[in-house]
Amino acid sequence: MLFEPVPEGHKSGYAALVGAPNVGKSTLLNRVLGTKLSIVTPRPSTTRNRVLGILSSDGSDGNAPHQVVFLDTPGVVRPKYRLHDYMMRDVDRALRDADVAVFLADATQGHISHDAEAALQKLDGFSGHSILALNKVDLLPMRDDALPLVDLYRQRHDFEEVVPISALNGKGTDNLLSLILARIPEGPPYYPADQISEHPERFFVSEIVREAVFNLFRDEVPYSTSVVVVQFDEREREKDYIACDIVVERDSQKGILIGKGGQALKRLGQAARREIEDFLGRPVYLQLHVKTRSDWRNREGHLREYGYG
Ligand SMILES: Nc1nc2c(ncn2[C@@H]2O[C@H](COP(=O)(O)OP(=O)(O)OP(=O)(O)O)[C@@H](O)[C@H]2O)c(=O)[nH]1
Repeated sequence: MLFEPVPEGHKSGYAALVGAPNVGKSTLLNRVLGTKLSIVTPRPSTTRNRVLGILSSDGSDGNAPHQVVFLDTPGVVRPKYRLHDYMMRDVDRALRDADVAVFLADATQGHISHDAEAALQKLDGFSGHSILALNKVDLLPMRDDALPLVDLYRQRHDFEEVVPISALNGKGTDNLLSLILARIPEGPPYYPADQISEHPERFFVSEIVREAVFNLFRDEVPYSTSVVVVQFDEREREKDYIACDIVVERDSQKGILIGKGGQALKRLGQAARREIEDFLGRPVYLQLHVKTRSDWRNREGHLREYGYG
């Protein structure tokens, strides 16, 4: 791999985004990178894998030249399925790599939730720097409304900094970046400056289909769904051909995903294809196939096959 000469004072390090489900970790990753990398839905526990996003700057943003590798992590939950164990291992792995933990909390909650407490426990053994990012402040009638919550968090963990942000509209995120940069060491970049992630396109394609399932289906269906790209052919004169298996746990869920006369699956395919084409910047032919794998969320073999663990 060829790198440009390292500019004087270049900083590089890892920042893990951790917290309870639905607090805005993926929204923040997308915001700081200025592109949609991690899927976002209004439902909790959307993110299932550690998603790596790379922010590189030559210093023209006013900060020292830097490369921050952000690690978006699944929201911390008390595991109910073996899938959750794998998700929580990804949180631990991210914290092992991180120079800085950015702990996201929902500013609109008046207390530390059960899941937030579980997330704080992950920080207990963390020896790096920790910053509390109080997110969703755009929803607060008055900024001071969050002060009692900040006190609760500060009593629970020795955060070095507290920063109010809105990952949605970008408020406070420059400040957060400066606080992260102040805590990462000088060093050469880990990745070429134009690289934004290290996951293959296949990963993002499966995530986009999964996001579409979250957007179009309710209740347990999205949580029981996994998506596997089984074929991805880049073609010269035709559209790329992508085939995905959508795996669910019960035949009843398969029926819901397919819908009457295949209508639901058709809608899902159309929505996902548009997003995939946006992401890849080229037209694709998307083929979806639904299959049932009973209790896959608890089965080691299936979990490995679907890319967890
Ligand atoms: N109003 C407001 N909504 C936000 C903000 N940040 C995130 N959200 C919304 O909160 C919801 C959850 O956001 P995500 O980014 O998916 O949260 P997450 O922490 O990655 O969620 P998990 O995958 O469950 O861990 C989405 O509907 C977002 O649009 C914010 O700053 N303000």
